[in-house]
Amino acid sequence: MSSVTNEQLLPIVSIENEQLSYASGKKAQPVLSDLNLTIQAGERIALVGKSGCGKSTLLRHLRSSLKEPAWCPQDPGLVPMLSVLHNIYMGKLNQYSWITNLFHLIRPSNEIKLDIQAVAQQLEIANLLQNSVDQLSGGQQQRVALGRALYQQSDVFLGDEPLSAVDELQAKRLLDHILSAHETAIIALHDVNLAFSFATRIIGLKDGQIEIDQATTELTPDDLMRLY
Ligand SMILES: Nc1ncnc2c1ncn2[C@@H]1O[C@H](COP(=O)(O)OP(=O)(O)OP(=O)(O)O)[C@@H](O)[C@H]1O
Repeated sequence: MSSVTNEQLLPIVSIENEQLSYASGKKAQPVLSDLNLTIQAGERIALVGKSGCGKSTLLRHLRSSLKEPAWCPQDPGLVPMLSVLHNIYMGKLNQYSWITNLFHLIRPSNEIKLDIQAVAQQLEIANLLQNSVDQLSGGQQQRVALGRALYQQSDVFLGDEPLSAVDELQAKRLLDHILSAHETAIIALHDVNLAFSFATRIIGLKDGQIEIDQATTELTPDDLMRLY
């Protein structure tokens, strides 16, 4: 067995008998209970289930458990007055001191501009780099948020409906870029067909529990209907 294969079997996160909650006033409200989950490096995981079942809650927990994963949240959380280039740069804010970031934002080097341009080209927004994001459509803003995550250059990608605002063909192209840039990807999706197109493992949530956790090859789209 090659060393690469051995690395791919390394667990990157393990959750044992945990309860995940959100804070409501002073009281924690449980969303997922008795959660047991191990994720290995190299896995492609689709997280599915009906609206409100806890996908974002689980992704947020994974984000806090992993070391600086690439993060593409459901709400893009862009800085509206700043340009696309500046918003994509935000993906690397954690990697530099505040003073270096300030300098980069005021006067980005050619290297930074070329790196961001390469990311933007993959996402089909290279022509928009100088536009402020409040002038963009929802699908364009979603691609900027995706660019910010890709620019992080992490091994692990966590996406919460990162392709919901783009058309089907573009979603497939963007998914290819996400997968080629990250060793491990965990993506919450409402589109079951898209989930089957990339995932090696499907995790389905229902009634505060993991209802399905199986290799994609053992499942059909019909099997997922019991989640909805
Ligand atoms: N801050 C909050 N205050 C109140 N309820 C919350 C809060 N955060 C989450 N919830 C509740 O927790 C449950 C899980 O929410 P979560 O956002 O994880 O679901 P989801 O599967 O990602 O939904 P969607 O597919 O609609 O994005 C829902 O019932 C939601 O109403």
